[in-house]
Amino acid sequence: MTDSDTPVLEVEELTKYFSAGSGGSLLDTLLRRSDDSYVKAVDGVSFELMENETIGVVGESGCGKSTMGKSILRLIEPTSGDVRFKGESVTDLSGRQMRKKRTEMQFIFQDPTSALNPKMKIKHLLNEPLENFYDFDKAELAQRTDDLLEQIDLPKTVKDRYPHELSGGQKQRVVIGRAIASNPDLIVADEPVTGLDVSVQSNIITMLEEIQEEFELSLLFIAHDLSVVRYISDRVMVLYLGHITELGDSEAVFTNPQHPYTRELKRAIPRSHPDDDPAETEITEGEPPSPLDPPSGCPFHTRCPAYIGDICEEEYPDPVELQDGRLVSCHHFEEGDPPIEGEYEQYAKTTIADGRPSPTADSEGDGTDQVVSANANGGDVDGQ
Ligand SMILES: Nc1ncnc2c1ncn2[C@@H]1O[C@H](COP(=O)(O)OP(=O)(O)OP(=O)(O)O)[C@@H](O)[C@H]1O
Repeated sequence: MTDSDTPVLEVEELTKYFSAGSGGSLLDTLLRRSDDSYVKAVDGVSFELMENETIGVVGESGCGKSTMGKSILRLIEPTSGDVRFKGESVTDLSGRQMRKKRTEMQFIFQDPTSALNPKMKIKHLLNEPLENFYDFDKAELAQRTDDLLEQIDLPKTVKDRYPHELSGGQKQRVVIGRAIASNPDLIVADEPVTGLDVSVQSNIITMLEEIQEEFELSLLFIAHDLSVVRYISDRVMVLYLGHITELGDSEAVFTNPQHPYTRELKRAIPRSHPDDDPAETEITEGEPPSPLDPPSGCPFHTRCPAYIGDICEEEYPDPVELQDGRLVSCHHFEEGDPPIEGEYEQYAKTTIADGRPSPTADSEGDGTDQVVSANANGGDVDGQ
């Protein structure tokens, strides 16, 4: 938790466009029309992350979360924009300077198996980040390994094991141990619990929370759905097609989401109780459009249950600061006319053919033609 007003990270108008032919999803490939088309994965993102603060980053698959995180650490080169870390721009640092800087700003990848060299023992994996940049002798390294194992709640007996001998949850703990080995000020964690069993997820989230407090570090925690980031985050950022649609206090965004997209994400949280209303568990209108051919104006207008009219298709909505300090990019707020709760609920229950409310739709229809689970990329269950 933070009460600091000193930013550790300042991100200004960050963009990352991938050129056509450089990969991406099947839909991106099909939509590629010429060599000068671009996948606009991150499209002008600005925010500050304070000392000792956690921001949860959420949004459906393909909305640019990973690309944003990797661009911040220059694991992929941003197309434009500026990133300042502790007041210093990292945009123009040389490769060597940036590698050194990454001891202070670490990245945790989603898949722990591919993040760990299978031929190295756990003790060497934990030592490696220290050996590269610090001058510890053998005894100091051994002590540091023991300390790290304690911090990541693993028994000392795993030291001489190899990654394949550990469960998915244990491997992710080692990945986190490697990230904190150099005492960083910032960690970008890209879906660190996706694909793990629910109970393992919550243990790892709790551990990350404890580490964040103990090390007083700042955390950008990327996840698919709001419920995962709810408790660990001070603030939540919602991304849609490379844009921030809502950014504000975590509890406020969760309990009272304001952007129509955030409301849809909340409705899409997988039900945790068999008596929950299934209608509250799915996003109603298929997948987001491809960032290779994003809609004009507000990128969410093609699916928006609170669509107003031409303005949504023609202009990108500037972020509006609400009374509680959160930022929302939606024409409703620009017009000083937030979507009314009841009206919104009515819209959201209609069957949506082209992404907008249909006057002829049966409001009781189940809409199964269009529904997709926001958890579609949830991955395998880890059997720790
Ligand atoms: N190397 C690449 N070349 C071309 N397009 C890419 C590349 N990497 C990502 N993309 C595209 O950029 C967009 C954003 O991808 P990104 O992985 O950042 O989204 P995400 O929100 O992290 O999704 P997920 O939750 O599935 O990881 C997608 O359309 C993706 O296909």
